[in-house]
Amino acid sequence: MDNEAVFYQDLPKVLHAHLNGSVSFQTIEKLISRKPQLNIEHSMTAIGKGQRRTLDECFEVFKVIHKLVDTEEDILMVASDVIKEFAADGVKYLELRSTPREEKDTGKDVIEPNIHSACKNEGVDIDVRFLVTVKLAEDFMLSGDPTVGHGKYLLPALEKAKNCGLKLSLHLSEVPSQLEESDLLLNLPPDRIGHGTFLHPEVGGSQSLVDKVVKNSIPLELCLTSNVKGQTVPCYSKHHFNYWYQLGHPSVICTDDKGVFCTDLSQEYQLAASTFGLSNEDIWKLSQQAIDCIFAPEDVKQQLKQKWKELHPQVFK
Ligand SMILES: CNc1ncnc2c1ncn2[C@@H]1O[C@H](COP(=O)(O)O)[C@@H](O)[C@H]1O
Ligand SMILES: [Zn+2]
Repeated sequence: MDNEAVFYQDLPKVLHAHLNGSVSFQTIEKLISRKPQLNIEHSMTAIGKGQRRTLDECFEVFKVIHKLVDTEEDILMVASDVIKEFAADGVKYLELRSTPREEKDTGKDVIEPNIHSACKNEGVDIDVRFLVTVKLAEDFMLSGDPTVGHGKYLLPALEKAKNCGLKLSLHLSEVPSQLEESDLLLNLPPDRIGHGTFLHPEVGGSQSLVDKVVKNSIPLELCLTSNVKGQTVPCYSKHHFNYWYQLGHPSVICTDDKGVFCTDLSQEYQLAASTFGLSNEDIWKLSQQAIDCIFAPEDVKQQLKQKWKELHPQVFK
């Protein structure tokens, strides 16, 4: 590895990611050999370098992965591999999200206790939390013709969740023309926003959406490669990272689906730096500020900040 790559690898990082979208080539290999009768090939589970898909096509890829990951044993292997891979990539705190599937015991109850013991036994230096993805929200966000009626239907459930003290991260404005829906949901307000690709006026959003995000200081989860490969953003230099970075708004660089999009968090930071001319110190600051955006309680944030302090001399050696 050259010095530049070592810097990004050593850089401590935090993020959110989707469990089944994060499955690596190696893990897919193991899953394929467990289920040869499915006739699934690698080309069906990942989007390689230079390749592009529509967002709908990306969702077809997830369906293929879901066929491969359909027992408790599969899920535990996948979760354990994914966590080790993130840890090896320098991720110190991970919010791994997954969608419980009705027919399968794939929920938080199954995964979380197992993973905590696995992390302890293997001595990996990473703190992992599970977020439950609410599928209803995704159907709503991604359906081609969302109406305000949908939003009204969804809002009470989200309000209730928030009132119970749950933290909410919403995929918002990931696709264009969702102004009304985004506006409605921003009133909650969510604790974090996934993507927010089409919030600002330059891309068909609006200043009032931006103002709401800024006023409530809602951090954005930004996923460069995911958006470029999923074609919601035309190229890296047009990614909305820059818009929000120039505003000084809190943003967290994330992978979204490191397996499907063939990336890792080091690479995403490196892409942000090379595309927008950020220095290593700028990148360090970004990774540090991300700590304030995580869903863990204050004491965990303080511990992570302490870790960053200790690691700084090593990373800038
Ligand atoms: C590309 N941008 C995206 N936008 C919206 N939802 C996404 C996503 N990437 C992944 N997911 C959601 O995560 C699931 C896979 O992991 P889990 O089975 O939950 O662990 C996908 O099926 C989709 O629902
Ligand atoms: Zn996501």
